[in-house]
Amino acid sequence: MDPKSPEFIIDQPLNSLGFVFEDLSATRVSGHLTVTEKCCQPFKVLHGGVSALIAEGLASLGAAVASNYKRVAGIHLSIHHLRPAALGDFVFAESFPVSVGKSIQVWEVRLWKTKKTEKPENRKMVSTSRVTLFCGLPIPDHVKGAPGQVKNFVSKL
Ligand SMILES: CC(C)(COP(=O)(O)OP(=O)(O)OC[C@H]1O[C@@H](n2cnc3c(N)ncnc32)[C@H](O)[C@@H]1OP(=O)(O)O)[C@@H](O)C(=O)NCCC(=O)NCCSC(=O)c1cc(O)c2ccccc2c1O
Repeated sequence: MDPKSPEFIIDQPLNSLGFVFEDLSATRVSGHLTVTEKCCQPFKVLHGGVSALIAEGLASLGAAVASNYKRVAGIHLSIHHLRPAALGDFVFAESFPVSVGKSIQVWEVRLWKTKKTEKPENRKMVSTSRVTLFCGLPIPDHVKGAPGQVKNFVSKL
């Protein structure tokens, strides 16, 4: 982990679990994670809170871009854990907007799993989430640089 890297700055909790962003735009956000001990609950499957963390992170970044880098804040998240993802599984995450309004956005986030050796087409859905975000909040002085950091991250992907 490099504390100066854009990945670390943009979402420290996701970065610390090894999440890697692939795409980030107003219409699609994606990335992946290998399930390690750090991400697991006691039965060695992906912790449900980690799935929710991924959902919140992807939806928030997508909504920030879709609102032209205004400040957004998640106000509701619902998640269905459909299948467990086991230690060592490769988890792919993708997110897309369901609705982009001036003040409210709704994003869908899906997590899929494959075994390390399996082809991507054999993926199975692990969870599906809906995230509702409020957009266009005022930006406090001490975080004035945050929209620029998001822009910088988008340009580097
Ligand atoms: C809950 C389900 C098992 C229900 O399955 P359902 O009946 O809806 O559907 P299927 O029968 O078709 O199965 C779907 C899918 O589930 C897996 N599965 C089914 N049965 C079993 C089983 N007996 N053992 C293991 N896995 C089973 C299997 O992968 C099936 O997929 P196929 O590909 O074979 O079709 C199921 O919905 C499910 O397992 N959901 C995921 C639940 C989950 O992973 N939740 C998040 C993690 S839980 C958590 O976060 C957590 C945190 C903590 O801190 C804890 C602390 C202490 C204790 C527990 C903690 C904890 O659980």
